[in-house]
Amino acid sequence: MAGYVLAIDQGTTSSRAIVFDGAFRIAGVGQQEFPQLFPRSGWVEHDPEAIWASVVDTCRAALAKASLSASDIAAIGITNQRETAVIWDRATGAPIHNAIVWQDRRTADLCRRLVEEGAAETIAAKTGLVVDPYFSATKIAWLLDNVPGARRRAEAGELAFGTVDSFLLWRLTGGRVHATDATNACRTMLFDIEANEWDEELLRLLGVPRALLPEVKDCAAEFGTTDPALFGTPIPILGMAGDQHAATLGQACFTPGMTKSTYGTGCFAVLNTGTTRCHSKNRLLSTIAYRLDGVTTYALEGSIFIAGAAVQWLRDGLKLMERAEQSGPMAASADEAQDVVLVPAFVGLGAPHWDAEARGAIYGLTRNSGPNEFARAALEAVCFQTADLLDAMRRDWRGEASMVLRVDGGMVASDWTMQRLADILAAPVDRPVVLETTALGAAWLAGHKAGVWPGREGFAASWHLERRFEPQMSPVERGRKLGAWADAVRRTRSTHSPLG
Ligand SMILES: Nc1ncnc2c1ncn2[C@@H]1O[C@H](COP(=O)(O)OP(=O)(O)O)[C@@H](O)[C@H]1O
Ligand SMILES: O=P(O)(O)OC[C@H](O)CO
Repeated sequence: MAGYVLAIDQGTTSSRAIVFDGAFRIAGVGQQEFPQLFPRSGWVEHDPEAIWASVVDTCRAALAKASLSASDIAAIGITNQRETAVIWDRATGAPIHNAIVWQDRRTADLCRRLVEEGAAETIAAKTGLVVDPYFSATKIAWLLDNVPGARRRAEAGELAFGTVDSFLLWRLTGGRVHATDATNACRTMLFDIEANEWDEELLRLLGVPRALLPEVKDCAAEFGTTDPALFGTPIPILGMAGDQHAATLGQACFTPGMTKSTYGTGCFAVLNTGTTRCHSKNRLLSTIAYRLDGVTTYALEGSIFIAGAAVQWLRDGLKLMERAEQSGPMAASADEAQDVVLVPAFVGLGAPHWDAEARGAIYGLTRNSGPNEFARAALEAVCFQTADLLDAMRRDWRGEASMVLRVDGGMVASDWTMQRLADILAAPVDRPVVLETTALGAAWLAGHKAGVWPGREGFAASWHLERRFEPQMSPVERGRKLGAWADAVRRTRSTHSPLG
């Protein structure tokens, strides 16, 4: 039997396809960036056709790099940037508009209205989410209200909504399957995470017709087979999970109390809270970690919108460096005497502040501040925000929690950043050998379902540490830095955030 598994990892800035062999080793990779569209201030869009083209190209490239053909692949697992909303025509498969990306803030007014009308409590109780433009529901409402004829066509059942996983599944199966998985569904703000179904009251509240929505399956399930025209032979699609959920699996955080944090465009910390939902009193999200064999495992999640994106801004916007990798060495050379603090609220602030209208700010500049101090400020901002999230998690979670944080994502290649993270958290930070944990998690879902990969225990035993970063900073220095950060955040908050 074919023992290889293909993971499609459709991220915010690039699409990756990775072939894993039976020993979870990477056999071939395809990667492609695609354009980020910023039509107005605070708006972020992707062209779904560019996403689709990049996925097909990278799958073919990964197969070619591994010198394999489709018949060698036992199954495909899909993982994706979450919340990003696509609506397409069921007859032609053509999107009716660009995808509205998770970072997009255009629906801040609608969110404020929902809060003013008193809907926040119901939404939190059912979905575990806070009211914020981040989630798909208000993006769907915007598309239905702003694309001519969309609402009428949606009500007539002519249109389909999906997060990116669902759109890709539709295309991969040649327009035969309209489905998603529980982890992606739970990020729409329309899904009841305890009843495990689309919620009629929320659909009415947001004006979303039921006919638009996909079927919701477990993360490991029969999602259909690929159209033979794509890769030669049809390949079964057996795994699906939003990228942060897939990373939680890929990091083998199967035990309640284990936490992973992923540092890509944004940063997302996820704490496994077991099969009973943990309600947050500290403005974290209560979300589905994964759903397997009909059993839901829950998580607390802290979501930060800008992590590596701040490094991209230094590189592409300010042109302070040519490559993201230069940021660590630059930070290491920064002047210790200068306390330059960057609050990268370029698209508002996520957890635990949820301030859609805050915008970025930099404090502590002097005539001596330069590119190195900016680089350090951008990298430290990620560490400070993680500290805020873990602090909120510790206050919410009463169960036992491991002090160690498992990390992954593009930014963790930076040793300087990981050391500073351990210093600011005053806790060890573990970097695994396989950094492609998001893709690995999606591959595990598919490979296990196909019967070619082991279950949780066998898979967890394959997790190997590459390097542990131990905290070295003095408590005084750490306290001083965290104090400067808290002060900077306070000064950056908008006075009229929907959630106050
Ligand atoms: N060595 C590095 N140091 C700091 N930041 C980095 C480094 N390498 C990559 N990054 C940042 O990580 C991000 C890419 O990570 P990735 O996990 O591929 O993101 P995504 O899945 O969101 O597209 C980019 O924003 C980039 O700026
Ligand atoms: O593309 P990433 O890795 O930044 O992840 C995006 C998240 O899923 C958004 O919620």
